[in-house]
Amino acid sequence: MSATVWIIDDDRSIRWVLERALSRADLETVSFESGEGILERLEQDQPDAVISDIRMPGIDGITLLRSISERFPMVPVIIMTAHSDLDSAVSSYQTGAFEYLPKPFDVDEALSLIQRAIDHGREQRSSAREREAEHAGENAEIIGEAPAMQEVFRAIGRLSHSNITVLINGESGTGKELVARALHNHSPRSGGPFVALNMAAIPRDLIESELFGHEKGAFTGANAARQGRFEQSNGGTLFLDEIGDMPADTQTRLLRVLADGEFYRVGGATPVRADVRIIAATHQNLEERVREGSFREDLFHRLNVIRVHLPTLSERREDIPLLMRHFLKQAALELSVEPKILKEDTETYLSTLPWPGNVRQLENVCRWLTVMASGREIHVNDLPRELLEQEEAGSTAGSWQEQLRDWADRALKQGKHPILDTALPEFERVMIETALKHTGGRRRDAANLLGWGRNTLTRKIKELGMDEHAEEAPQED
Ligand SMILES: Nc1ncnc2c1ncn2[C@@H]1O[C@H](COP(=O)(O)OP(=O)(O)OP(=O)(O)O)[C@@H](O)[C@H]1O
Repeated sequence: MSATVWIIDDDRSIRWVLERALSRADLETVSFESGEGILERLEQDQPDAVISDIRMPGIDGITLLRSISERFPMVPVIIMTAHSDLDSAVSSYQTGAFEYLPKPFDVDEALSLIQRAIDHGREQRSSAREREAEHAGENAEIIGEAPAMQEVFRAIGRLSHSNITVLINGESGTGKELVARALHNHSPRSGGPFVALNMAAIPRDLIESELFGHEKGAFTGANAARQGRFEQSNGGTLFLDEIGDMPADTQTRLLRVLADGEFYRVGGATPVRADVRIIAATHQNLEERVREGSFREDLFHRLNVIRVHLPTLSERREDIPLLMRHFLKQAALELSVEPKILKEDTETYLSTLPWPGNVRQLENVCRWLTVMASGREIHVNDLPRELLEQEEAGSTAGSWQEQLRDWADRALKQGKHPILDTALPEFERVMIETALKHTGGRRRDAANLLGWGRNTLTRKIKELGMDEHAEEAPQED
């Protein structure tokens, strides 16, 4: 590809010499008698290099150079002058000139200098493009250097030529939807739609019509026919999140659809065909659900063709600093502010926390810090209280067993018995409240943290009379 050089000199003979030499070297030239209007032209079009005189009527070469290197740093500028004094050489370098060329010059020397400037500019532009591409990738891609994440990336790579069903396993907030999107984007169906549906987020009696659509008048409120998510994802991917929460009758229907490739809208009589790739995800242990009888075994096998497991954030602590930098940068962009920087001990402290809400929790903390931290640098003291308390809890004087012993001692001395009747419910209440705090009120996840089934937790909450506060907690997502 031919390069273009702009020549700026008030001396016609110099312009002529350079034009001839450059065109013999197959370079395009555009000549100017002065620096006037050059910046405006650069807005529209940029040459591969500029070679400019210093002393000219109107705007001088150094002033021009300064503006070019500020506003168009990718355009290399060579400065030439007949007055080859040290001052102008120094100031041209300081102002950002690529090279300094004293007049009179040897034409070949000038040519090779221009050639080098062109190559240098091209290199700079291409590495800037690479950096941009990397950055763009970062936004859409999944961050992770931990071995368990490398495993996930390898799976995405290996699956990129197939439309096979995938089951993603991982706790809430570990990035299941992000991975599902990546699987879709790197698949032969990337041109088709990606449709996500969370089983836990829709009321049970609406799941079927949400999935398969309905005909007009199929039920009260169905005022018009409506496409379901299956039809919407025709030619693309349907992401079924929290598949473990799918009601039994919907499981049966889904199984039939996967076998036949066709289905009926709710209240419909004509079969609808849809070519859909399924990616399912769950935080539950589906094998266990199958053993319990709450998940169909045949559907499980149909979905469990390829399994991708996402680690919890605490299983890949080495990624925490990377993720935090990424989220701080992202939050700063969203809020149009300068990105905050974590002090080293803040970063170390944050890397040791348990992060029960995984990457989502980390992302929210970074947003919070971007808004709330007063300075540019984030100190440990700037962290939200609940994150600081996690460490303090470990360092309070006396273990909880010792404190409990004291409490039991005091209660018995005061004649308060049977003491277990008071202590056991209190113990459970504290455990439940804390687990719920860790999951932002999500009971299913809290049950996991406690080591209970969800039903047990619901029963305990009722028994302990904690239900009246539950209304304020965020709904399951
Ligand atoms: N590895 C990662 N790199 C960058 N961002 C991530 C990564 N993992 C998760 N995130 C971000 O964290 C948030 C939560 O991720 P996502 O919604 O995919 O989790 P999930 O496992 O599907 O959660 P849930 O099961 O609760 O729906 C999203 O904003 C996502 O972009």
